[in-house]
Amino acid sequence: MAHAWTRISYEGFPAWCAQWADGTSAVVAEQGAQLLSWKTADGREHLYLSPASLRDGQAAIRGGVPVCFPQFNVRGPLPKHGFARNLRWQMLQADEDGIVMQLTDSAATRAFWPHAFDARLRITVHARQLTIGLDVQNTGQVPWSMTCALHSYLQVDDVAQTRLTGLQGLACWDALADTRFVQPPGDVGFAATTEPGFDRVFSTPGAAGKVLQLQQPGLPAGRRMEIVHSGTASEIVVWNPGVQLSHSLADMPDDGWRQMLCVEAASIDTPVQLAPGQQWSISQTLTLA
Ligand SMILES: O=P(O)(O)OC[C@H]1O[C@H](O)[C@H](O)[C@@H](O)[C@@H]1O
Repeated sequence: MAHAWTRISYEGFPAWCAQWADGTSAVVAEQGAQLLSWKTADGREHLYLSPASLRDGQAAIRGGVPVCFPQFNVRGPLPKHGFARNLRWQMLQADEDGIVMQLTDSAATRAFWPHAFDARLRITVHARQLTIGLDVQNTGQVPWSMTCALHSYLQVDDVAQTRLTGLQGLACWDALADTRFVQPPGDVGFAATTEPGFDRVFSTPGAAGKVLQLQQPGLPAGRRMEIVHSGTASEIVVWNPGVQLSHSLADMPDDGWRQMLCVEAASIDTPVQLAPGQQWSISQTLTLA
């Protein structure tokens, strides 16, 4: 049973926070409905949040789980990663299972994008497992399209020691080298991530959900994370800025790249088309093995 969700200031961010009897806790910022912290009963934090992140209530928060909507990256005319991460979401429901946050169209969203929508982010928390689900509905009279991502910053002790399994055989676009290839067998390591970083989009065609494993071999057993994306996530984006970009990002410490790896459930290569009234969902579930 969770203590009631309470509105707090978490490291300077207005946020909703809950702690469960076993010690599990979660913190969700009002801005962007951005999950900022998820701690399991052992006290371990599983999300990276940059201590240098801006806290002005508008600039993107560097860390946690930003919701990129209705545009991913700079693949369109909107601000980078859309506007959802810059705006305040309403708390719709909060109980012992989790919390639901809502963003609907307003003058602020229509300034960028003329469409009517209802976006709900549902964060469900269990012992050692958390699910983030984004439901988007077209509440207008005309069809529209979007791209989106759940841009999770997973906290790692040292990215150079971290390995990701489950990507083999997937078509991959390396955004830094602008090359395309099929990911070879074996897991992916990030020891070479120091430079120039790592920024790849993996295609996951088909309806089955994709299962990845994040491993930190230097850590005791039981620190393995399973990452499952819903079948609607047609891409997985894996990103780490590396040394140079980390230095140039004003909202990240110089060595911030070492403690994080973004593994993102995304739907970006083919925009999602929604007819009036139509709804679409994407989710990511993180489980501590
Ligand atoms: O700095 P941001 O706007 O938050 O974007 C951070 C990163 O997001 C994604 O992972 C993209 O693949 C990267 O190319 C981008 O640099």
